[in-house]
Amino acid sequence: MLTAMTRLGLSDTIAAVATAPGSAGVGIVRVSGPDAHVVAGQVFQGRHTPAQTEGGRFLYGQFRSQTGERLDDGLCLVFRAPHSYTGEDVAEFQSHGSPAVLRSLLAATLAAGARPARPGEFTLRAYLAGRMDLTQAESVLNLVNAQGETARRQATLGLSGALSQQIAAIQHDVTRTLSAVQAMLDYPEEGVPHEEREEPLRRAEAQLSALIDTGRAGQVAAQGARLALIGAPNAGKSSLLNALLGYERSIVTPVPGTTRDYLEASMELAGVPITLVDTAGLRDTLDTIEAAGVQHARVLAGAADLVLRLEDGTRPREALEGVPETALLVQTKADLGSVWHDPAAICVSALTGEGLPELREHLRRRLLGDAGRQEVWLGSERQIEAARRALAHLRAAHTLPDDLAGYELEEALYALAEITGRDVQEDVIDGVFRNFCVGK
Ligand SMILES: Nc1nc2c(c(=O)[nH]1)N(C=O)[C@@H](CNc1ccc(C(=O)N[C@@H](CCC(=O)O)C(=O)O)cc1)CN2
Ligand SMILES: Nc1nc2c(ncn2[C@@H]2O[C@H](COP(=O)(O)OP(=O)(O)OP(=O)(O)O)[C@@H](O)[C@H]2O)c(=O)[nH]1
Ligand SMILES: [Mg+2]
Repeated sequence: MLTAMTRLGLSDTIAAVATAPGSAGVGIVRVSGPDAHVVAGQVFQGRHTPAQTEGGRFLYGQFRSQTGERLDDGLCLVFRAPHSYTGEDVAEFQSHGSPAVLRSLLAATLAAGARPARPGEFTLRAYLAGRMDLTQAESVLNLVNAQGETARRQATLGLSGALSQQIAAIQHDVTRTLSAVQAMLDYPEEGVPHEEREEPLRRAEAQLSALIDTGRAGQVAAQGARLALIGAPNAGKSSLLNALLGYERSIVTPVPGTTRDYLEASMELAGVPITLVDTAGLRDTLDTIEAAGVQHARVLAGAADLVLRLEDGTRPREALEGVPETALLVQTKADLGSVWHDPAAICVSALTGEGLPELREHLRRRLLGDAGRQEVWLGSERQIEAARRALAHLRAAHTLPDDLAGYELEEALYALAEITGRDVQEDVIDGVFRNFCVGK
């Protein structure tokens, strides 16, 4: 039978390029495992060898291939177990950041006895060494992939262990409830006060439910959102797109039908990466090119995460076909006054900028909901699913007699433990680290 250690290859020394593909000022090859310093010593030549160097030091020298050819000059950082990212002996080569140099450095390192790291294997080792739990490992992944400020902030918070602490507080309340329930069963004559069971259970339910509500915001922050501007010709779509962007991306003229093809532009709103989509004004037209643009606009409205329905405040309202019910109504050209009023409309002027802060605030709420009230958010589909399961068990416990409630509380504790994942099944761990890139 294979031991977990050989199957996971923990006795192997692994190596990978840790920096992004492409040219950069500096590039890094990371080596981790029991032979990291010996392997590094075969590639790196300086005044001292990595194996003789204390942890936390760096050496300057030359990198050489197996045949002795000089590949580059650079730094070798030395970390000694357990004081490294993985908790193992680690050596890091910091070279000039050229793809060709990094390829040759990695090849030399593999020739010296390391094997290529699998995706996420450095972080997997950190997890197995007890240096982080699963929420922290998932935060590493989210941090590496973070495009916007909100996703970055949440990932940094998760990496610090804030989500684990929140889960621990919920686990504490569930455990207290479970003890009270068990005391009732063991010593029915003593009678545990009702509040002793009720209060922590209610608190755990409320906290877990609030945490689950942050899951969607977390996904929006990570994945970003597409925001389509839809409306009749001349409604002011291109003007509003330019005003939100802060520069003239789209052509604006007084001629209705100016925008014919759609156009996309990137920006950040509430710390979320947003793709703004400007579209052709919706109308029946005999112009073949414009008609194709109008058709596109309807498809884009259907595919967007959020639609702004723009209507000119200076003209009587007209029916618009193909705009989703959920679209946010925006009355445009507020600086010119308005001939119609709708309490649901957000009134803006692209010309003066009035109403734009209100519009941004509405968009923030649509994108992130109430999640801003919670300090930490859930950080993956896996966490959301386990939290939902835990909550369902807590709710069931609430309605059941003590002997059956105990079972539900235990199940809730298992589901919560899965989120932070100290003693979880292998398939859960595989599921987490499968999503990583090589080198992390
Ligand atoms: N060059 C480089 N930069 C990097 C990383 C890396 O591996 N290499 N990281 C990786 O992805 C991140 C930082 N993560 C790290 C976490 C812990 C340790 C570490 O050696 N910890 C020791 C020593 C602490 C100390 O000296 O105070 C420890 O915790 O015992 C290193 C990197 C981001 N920047
Ligand atoms: N005063 C004023 N004029 C505006 C405002 N927004 C747009 N306009 C004017 O309205 C006209 C049409 O604006 P666009 O932004 O091109 O309208 P559009 O919805 O993109 O039009 P199409 O591309 O033809 O569908 C232009 O003359 C703009 O200058 C506004 O907030 N105030
Ligand atoms: Mg336009």
